[in-house]
Amino acid sequence: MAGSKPLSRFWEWGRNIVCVGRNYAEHAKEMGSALPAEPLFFLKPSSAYVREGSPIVRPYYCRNLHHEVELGVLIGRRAQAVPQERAMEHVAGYALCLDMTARDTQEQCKQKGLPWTLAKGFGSSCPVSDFVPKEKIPDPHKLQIWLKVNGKLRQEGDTSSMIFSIPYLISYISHIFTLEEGDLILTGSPKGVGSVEANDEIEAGIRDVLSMRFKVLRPKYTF
Ligand SMILES: CC(=O)CC(=O)C(=O)O
Ligand SMILES: [Mg+2]
Repeated sequence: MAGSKPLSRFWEWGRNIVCVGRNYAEHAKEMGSALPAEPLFFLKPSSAYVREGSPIVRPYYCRNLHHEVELGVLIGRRAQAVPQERAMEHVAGYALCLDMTARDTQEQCKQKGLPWTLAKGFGSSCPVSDFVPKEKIPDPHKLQIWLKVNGKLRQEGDTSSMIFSIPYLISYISHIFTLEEGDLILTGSPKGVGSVEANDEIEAGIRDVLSMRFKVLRPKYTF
C-alpha cells in the first residue's frame, strides 16, 4: 500500500512500548470509565511486539481477549522534558498498532487495585504494522483508523477525537521518563472494542495509508 515501507532498524532495538488509555471519550464511556484529567498510561514489554505473519496468541489465563486499534507514534530522537511546541521534532513516524487486552483479567486487576501487566503485557499483545515515515503523514490528528473481525467492521475512529494530542502526550511522558529513539507510544483506542476467538482474522488499517492482518490462536497448554 502507498506510504509504508518495511520496519526500520528502530523496531529491532526492542525499545519501550508506552500505551495511553482512555484517550477517546466514547471508548472511556463504553468502558464505564471517567474521562481522565491527565493522561493515563502503562507499559508493555518489547517482547509483546508481533508482526504480520505471526499469530496473536491468547494467554492461558484469559477467557475474553479484546482488540483495541490504536495509532502508534514512533520516537526518532531522545526526548527528555520536552515542551509541547518542540515535541513533534522527536517523532520519526507512525504505525498502526493493536493493544490486545485480556479484558477479564483487566477487570480483576481493577477490582483488586493491581497493575494491568497481566492484562496488557502478554507476549503478542502488541501487533504492529509497517512503519510510516512522518513525512508521509502531514497531520497525524486527521487519520481514520479502523478494525474488522472476520470481515465485519468493529472499530472506526478519527484521531482528531483524541483527548490528549500527540505533542501533549510526548511532552507529558517525557517529563516523567526519557523517551528513547525507537520507543513507541500507543495513543489509545476509539470505541468499538470487543472479543476475538481462536481462528478469527483481524484486519485493521489507517485509511488510504496501510492495512494489516492477524490471526488469533489459542494454543493447547500442557500444564
Ligand atoms: C480501558 C483500557 O483498556 C484503556 C486503553 O488501553 C485504551 O486504549 O483506552
Ligand atoms: Mg489501549
